[in-house]
Amino acid sequence: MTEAATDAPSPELLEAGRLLFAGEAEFTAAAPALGALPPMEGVEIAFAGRSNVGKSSLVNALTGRNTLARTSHTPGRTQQLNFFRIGGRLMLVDMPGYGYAAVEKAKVEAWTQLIHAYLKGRSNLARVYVLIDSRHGLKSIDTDLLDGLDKAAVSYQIVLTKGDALKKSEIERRIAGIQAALAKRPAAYPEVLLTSSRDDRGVAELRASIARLLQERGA
Ligand SMILES: Nc1nc2c(ncn2[C@@H]2O[C@H](COP(=O)(O)OP(=O)(O)OP(=O)(O)O)[C@@H](O)[C@H]2O)c(=O)[nH]1
Ligand SMILES: [Mg+2]
Repeated sequence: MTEAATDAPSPELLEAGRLLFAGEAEFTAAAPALGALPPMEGVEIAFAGRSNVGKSSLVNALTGRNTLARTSHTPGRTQQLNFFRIGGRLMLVDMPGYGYAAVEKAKVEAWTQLIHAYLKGRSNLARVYVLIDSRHGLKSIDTDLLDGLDKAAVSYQIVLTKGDALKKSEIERRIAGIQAALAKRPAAYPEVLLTSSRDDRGVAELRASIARLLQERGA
C-alpha cells in the first residue's frame, strides 16, 4: 500500500472541502454531443463510470442536495454530459454511464464515444473520478477507459461507490485489489476512496480530495 493510500486528509483540507461544497451548486448545461459543450470555465472534474454505479447520487451527496442530479434505479438515467458549477470555482461534470443501460445499444455506444472523446480533449479537465461499484470491482469495460486515460495522460482517481453494501473485510480486500491493479498505470492517482451516498461515508474525504486538487491548480 502506498503512503497516499492511507493518508487521512488534514482537518484544514476537510474544512476546505466542506466550504467548497457548502456554497452555491447549480446545474449550468447539458451537452448531448461534443459540439454542444459549454465554454471552459475554471477547473473541471468529471465523474465517469458504468451505468448505475452511483455517479449522479454522489453529485447529490457531495452537494448535500438530493435532487440536483437526477438518479434512477434503472441504468441509463443520465443521457448527456451534465455540468454543475460548484462554489464559483469548480465545474463538476456528471456523465452518462458506459457498459450497459436500459436503452438501445446504439445509444450506449454513442455515449461511450462521447465520454472518451470529451475526457481526452478537454484541456481544463483536472481529473476524472472513475467510479466503481465496490461490490463488483473493475470490469473490462472500466479497464478500457483506464487504458484510454493512461494513453492520453489524463489524471484519474478511482472512487468506490455503495460502500454501505460491503462488509469491512470485503472493503479492505477490494481496495487492495484495485490498488494492485493501478500500480503500473501511469495516470492513476494512487489513493482509492470508498464512498457511500446512502450513509455519507467517504464523502467528506472526497470533498477534501477535490479541494486539494483545486489548491494544486492554484484555483
Ligand atoms: N446502496 C447504495 N445504493 C446506491 C448508492 N448510490 C446510488 N445508489 C443506487 O444506485 C442506483 C443508481 O444511482 P445513480 O446515481 O442514478 O447512478 P448513475 O451512475 O448516475 O447511473 P446512470 O446515470 O444511469 O449511468 C440508484 O438506485 C441509487 O439509489 C449508495 O451509496 N449505496
Ligand atoms: Mg446518472
